[in-house]
Amino acid sequence: MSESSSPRVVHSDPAARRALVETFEAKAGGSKPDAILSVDNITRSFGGITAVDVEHLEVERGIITALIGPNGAGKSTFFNLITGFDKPTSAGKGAQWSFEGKSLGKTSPSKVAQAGMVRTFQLTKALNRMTVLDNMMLGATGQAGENLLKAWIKPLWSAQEREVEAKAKDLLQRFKLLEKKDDYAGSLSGGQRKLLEMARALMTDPTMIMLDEPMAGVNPALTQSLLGHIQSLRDEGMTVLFVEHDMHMVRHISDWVVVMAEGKIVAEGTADVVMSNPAVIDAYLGAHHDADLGDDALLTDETMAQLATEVQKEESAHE
Ligand SMILES: Nc1ncnc2c1ncn2[C@@H]1O[C@H](COP(=O)(O)OP(=O)(O)OP(=O)(O)O)[C@@H](O)[C@H]1O
Repeated sequence: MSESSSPRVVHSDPAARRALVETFEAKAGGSKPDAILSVDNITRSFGGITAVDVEHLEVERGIITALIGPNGAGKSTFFNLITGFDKPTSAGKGAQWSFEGKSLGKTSPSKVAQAGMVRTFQLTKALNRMTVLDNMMLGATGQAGENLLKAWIKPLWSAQEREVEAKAKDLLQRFKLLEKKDDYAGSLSGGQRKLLEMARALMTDPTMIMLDEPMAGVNPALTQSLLGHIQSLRDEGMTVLFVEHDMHMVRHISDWVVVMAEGKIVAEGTADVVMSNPAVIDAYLGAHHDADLGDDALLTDETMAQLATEVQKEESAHE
């Protein structure tokens, strides 16, 4: 469970949120009025390739920040580094990052989760062979799932099992997965798996959730539901940082956008401003010429309403 005791800052009013982000420095590594995460001098090299080279980054509390960038920009490696799943090459040479003011530089992934920062994981083969409910129970340990044995023998398992199970069921209910609790995770649709990844991460009561491509493999009917869940986490006071390739979603849902290219943070700003920045367009077009920066009106209110109707229809068909 999260050890964090900081009060949540709720930014659920869109106009107030827009006014807030307008006070941010719209530049790479710009300072934020209430940064929950602050990162300095993190580099990670693989052989001769520098995958991550972040001088400074601040993530504001209580809003949705998107981390975007072309393939190979270093986004996943950066996620791994700050959540303790990988170690920076610059460890001991000036690398430092803190969450809620506490240094996380030498912290293991489960300690990072206990501090209140969790990341979602795509379901691995092992997790696919477990039921939906068991996946949730394992999520309570803050483990990625790779280290199953260690997770299973944690004392938490026996001592608090019933409480944990009740919480798992509440979350499954919220994400409309309760009926699937005894199904194998591997049997879920792409969108349901994304919901499970999110629900699983919430088992540790995080203050900040980091979503890795929440829309990958999700059909349009579930898109609206997923977006709604992410927005309601923010509206309840959670900080959301997500990596996503779908620029329509980035435009629709982000309060703030951070752009990475070749390991560095190259721009920050609101979605519209960032996506019309020539340096950002160059970074994308340099990587793929058919890059879709989501610059059309696909996600209009009308389209979203239509998707919501489709979801409702699908849900009533299942009931
Ligand atoms: N374990 C590894 N061993 C060697 N090179 C790696 C490793 N992990 C990442 N890289 C390299 O580091 C760079 C950044 O990769 P990373 O996966 O972090 O980028 P990304 O922005 O998440 O890309 P994508 O959007 O395609 O997922 C790439 O050049 C990649 O090939």
